[in-house]
Amino acid sequence: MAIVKNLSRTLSQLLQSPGCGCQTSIVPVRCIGVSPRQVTSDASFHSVSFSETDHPRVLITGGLGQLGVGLAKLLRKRFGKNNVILSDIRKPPDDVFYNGPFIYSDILDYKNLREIVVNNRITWLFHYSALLSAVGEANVPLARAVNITGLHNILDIAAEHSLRLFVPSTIGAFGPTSPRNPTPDLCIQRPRTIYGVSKVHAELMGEYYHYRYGLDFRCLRYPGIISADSQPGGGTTDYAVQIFHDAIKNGKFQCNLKSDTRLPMMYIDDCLKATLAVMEAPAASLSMRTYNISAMSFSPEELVQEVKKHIPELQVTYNVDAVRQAIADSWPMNFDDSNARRDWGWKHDFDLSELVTTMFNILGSDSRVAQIN
Ligand SMILES: NC(=O)c1ccc[n+]([C@@H]2O[C@H](COP(=O)([O-])OP(=O)(O)OC[C@H]3O[C@@H](n4cnc5c(N)ncnc54)[C@H](O)[C@@H]3O)[C@@H](O)[C@H]2O)c1
Ligand SMILES: C[C@@H](O)[C@H](N)C(=O)O
Repeated sequence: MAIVKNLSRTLSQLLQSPGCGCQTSIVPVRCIGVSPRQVTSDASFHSVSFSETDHPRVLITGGLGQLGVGLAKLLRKRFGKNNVILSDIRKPPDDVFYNGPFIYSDILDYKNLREIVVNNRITWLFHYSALLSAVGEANVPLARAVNITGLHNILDIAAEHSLRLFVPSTIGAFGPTSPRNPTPDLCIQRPRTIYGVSKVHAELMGEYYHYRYGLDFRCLRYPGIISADSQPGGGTTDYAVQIFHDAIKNGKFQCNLKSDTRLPMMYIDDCLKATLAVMEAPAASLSMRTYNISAMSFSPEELVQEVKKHIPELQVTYNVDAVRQAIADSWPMNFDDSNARRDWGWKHDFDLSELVTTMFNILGSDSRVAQIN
């Protein structure tokens, strides 16, 4: 009876303690092929992490998607080419393969992940592997495996090896019962996609590992991200990238969302800038571990008007995809990111008109004119 009382006292002290992330002494560690067990954190495998003056050694999972290559480029500028390893289960194109370290890594293979982290002395991990909202609905078992089981592998390895861990969340982590205009950091989160459910799970598990095991977990909820030189991987916000390619290629665009569907969006440079900033922020400045970030919010018709300033002859039709429309209708229209702005100085650079101008500058005005003529 005394043991039970002591145990429950310890547990309640643990649950009430403030979130400095350093008050507990156990980390979850797995034996390969066996379920997780607990060991003390002073076990000898616990290698010493980098000192503040060294560069971090970075691993990016799912790095060949829309965002990973750009992130690697930014981090390599900051920390040196060889300190940033891109990984994925896909074959890298030549320009990626010859521009810095690339390694095969399936996040569902726990042992392989652990080997990579150990052999490369990884200290920071950016976990980008995921199935996005639309492809997730098309293959729920795979989305559940990659987005949830894969995350569990990442969390355990990060905790075991004292990594600083970044996991992106999304506007998709909210649902129809969340306040939508604006959506604050803390409110009801009842998403209705497997993608959204897996991202709420990631936010909660990451925060739990932070408070329970001291894991340095950091998470940003990204809006829909728009980029010129990388293609989106099957999300609801993909139309906002496709419009530029179709406008340039043939002066026509068919939109799969209704013209007045308003969603938060962001240019990729702002997204990657925020990601590095939150990872470099002193722990003491983070009053939370999961933040909304915001830059702009627009509907297809507003984007079309802005694109038409560059291509007045653009013809737009609407052919609504029921799955994507239902998802978009349940997501935030505007994001409240005041906590990120206050805590670690988040500030976006690109509004809608700068975004559109930049996209056309990168995609090339010459090819646009040539194609339309
Ligand atoms: N792009 C956006 O608009 C956006 C918005 C919000 C959040 N996010 C989040 O940012 C992260 C990166 O997004 P993205 O747009 O680059 O995604 P993406 O779909 O373009 O790329 C995801 C990558 O994960 C890889 N992957 C799939 N299964 C894997 C596995 N078993 N092991 C290892 N890798 C695997 C894929 O090969 C792919 O290259 C994701 O977590 C996503 O949820 C993206
Ligand atoms: C918003 C985001 O998470 C992704 N671009 C999607 O639409 O699924």
